[in-house]
Amino acid sequence: MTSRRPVLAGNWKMNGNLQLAQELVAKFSSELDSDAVEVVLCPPAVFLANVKQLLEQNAAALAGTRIGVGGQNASALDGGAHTGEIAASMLASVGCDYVILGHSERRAMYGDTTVSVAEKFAKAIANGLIPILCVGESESERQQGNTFDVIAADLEKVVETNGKRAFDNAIIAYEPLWAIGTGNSATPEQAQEVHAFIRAHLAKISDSDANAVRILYGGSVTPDNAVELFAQADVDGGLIGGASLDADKFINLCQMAVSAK
Ligand SMILES: O=C(CO)COP(=O)(O)O
Repeated sequence: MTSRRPVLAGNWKMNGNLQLAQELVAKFSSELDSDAVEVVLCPPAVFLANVKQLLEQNAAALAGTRIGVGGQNASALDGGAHTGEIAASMLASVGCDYVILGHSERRAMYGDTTVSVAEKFAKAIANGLIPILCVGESESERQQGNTFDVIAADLEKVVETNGKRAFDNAIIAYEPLWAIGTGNSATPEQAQEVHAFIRAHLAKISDSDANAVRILYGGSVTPDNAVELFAQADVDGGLIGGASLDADKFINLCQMAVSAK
């Protein structure tokens, strides 16, 4: 059985400020003394360089932890006349190690598609970033029994576009759309069923070590439900929205991710 280091990624979405970053770094410095969890802070792009600098300024106090920064999106293009867009190379240049791709909010409101997300994935890995690929079904897709098909299509397009080793250094986040921001998390059993499918499907369609790929759960994760979710065999941590904006809750979730395994 491959051991997988859990990941706790905080997706601030269009929220937060530098004060939150300072609060998080102070908490991690004093309360997280383990490198058994990989922590990823994903603030709005305007704060990325500042958050990275804050982590570097507190490197001594953060020694023995694993904390990086990630973007919330990246362009499928390298640069040029694309107002408002941010290239993967730019994220890497300010010290990002990760980038969230294909979040359902970007698919719903900003035109991300299965094809464009696979192309963004290519730019991310070409620039040395670890993609956090978001997949998940809507309530109607689940009710119609299409959950696995919807997720399989995204995984297959990434492999078709990026090759059979695409997931060698990537993270997947299962985020059922009906659980995001609703307070209605998937049950541990629902999460485990889909995570196990993702892992099995990766083994079928790619040459990456499916047992080594971290698969995070996201969608209304809080300290009240995290222990059971993180204890699931194929749940390797979480992609956290609302709770990542509260330093106490977020560090609590990091500690739960460590103790769950
Ligand atoms: O979208 C999410 C993380 O990317 C989940 O958001 P919530 O944790 O607020 O449900």
